[in-house]
Amino acid sequence: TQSTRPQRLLNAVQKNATRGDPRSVVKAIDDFCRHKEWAMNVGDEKGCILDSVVSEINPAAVLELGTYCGYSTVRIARLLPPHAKLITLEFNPDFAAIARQVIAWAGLEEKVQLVEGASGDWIPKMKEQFGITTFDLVFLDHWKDRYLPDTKLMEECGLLRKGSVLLADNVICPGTPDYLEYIRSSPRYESRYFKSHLEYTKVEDGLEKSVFKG
Ligand SMILES: O=C(NCCCCCn1ccnc1)c1cc(-c2ccc(F)cc2)cc(O)c1O
Ligand SMILES: [Mg+2]
Repeated sequence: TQSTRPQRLLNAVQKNATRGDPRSVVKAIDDFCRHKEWAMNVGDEKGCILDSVVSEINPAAVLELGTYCGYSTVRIARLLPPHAKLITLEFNPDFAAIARQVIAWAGLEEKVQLVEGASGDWIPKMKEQFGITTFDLVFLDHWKDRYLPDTKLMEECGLLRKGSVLLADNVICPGTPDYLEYIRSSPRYESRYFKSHLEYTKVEDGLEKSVFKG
């Protein structure tokens, strides 16, 4: 049977990265995607911007929408202080199965809770299911037409506090025009665009960082 791209990515991690060494897992995925097969990880260039935002916030509670193979999950979790928690939501069970193994290879299972299902169903259940009050950081990297509805849902469910940070991938490519319009015109957010490139390419893309004002 044919392997899938996520399976080939996992094989590259298990072949080239050291168990328990998140940095080597990140490098193995970037090398695979740059030299073997492109894949839709946030990548090394935007990943450095992600790292700086995580390090600046030093979050205790993080929500990631869109796990894929777990690349950004590992990038974020490796920087979290002890006892901090990252909840990552993945709709696609095949992606989730690979991501669990990538996260395990990095030795970060303790910090990460991978939840399979639709963000629209799970966001309203975050408080009761995971004992979350509010998220310090949300990384949006799932279906691009879900960024706006899920942001409104997080507001309505009281999951954002004064100072919560939303960091959105792909606001240029593939693009999230309705989200950008909303977040940049809303008086409840202070937004800033970090210009970069689509992972492993020269195409423009970027991250939008937005701070909720309460
Ligand atoms: O679609 C993307 N991500 C969502 C994947 C499915 C999420 C499923 N899910 C998880 C939770 N709830 C739902 C994505 C796409 C591209 C891209 C860019 C150029 C191109 F030519 C082709 C593709 C680049 C990214 O960086 C991306 O993130
Ligand atoms: Mg992305």
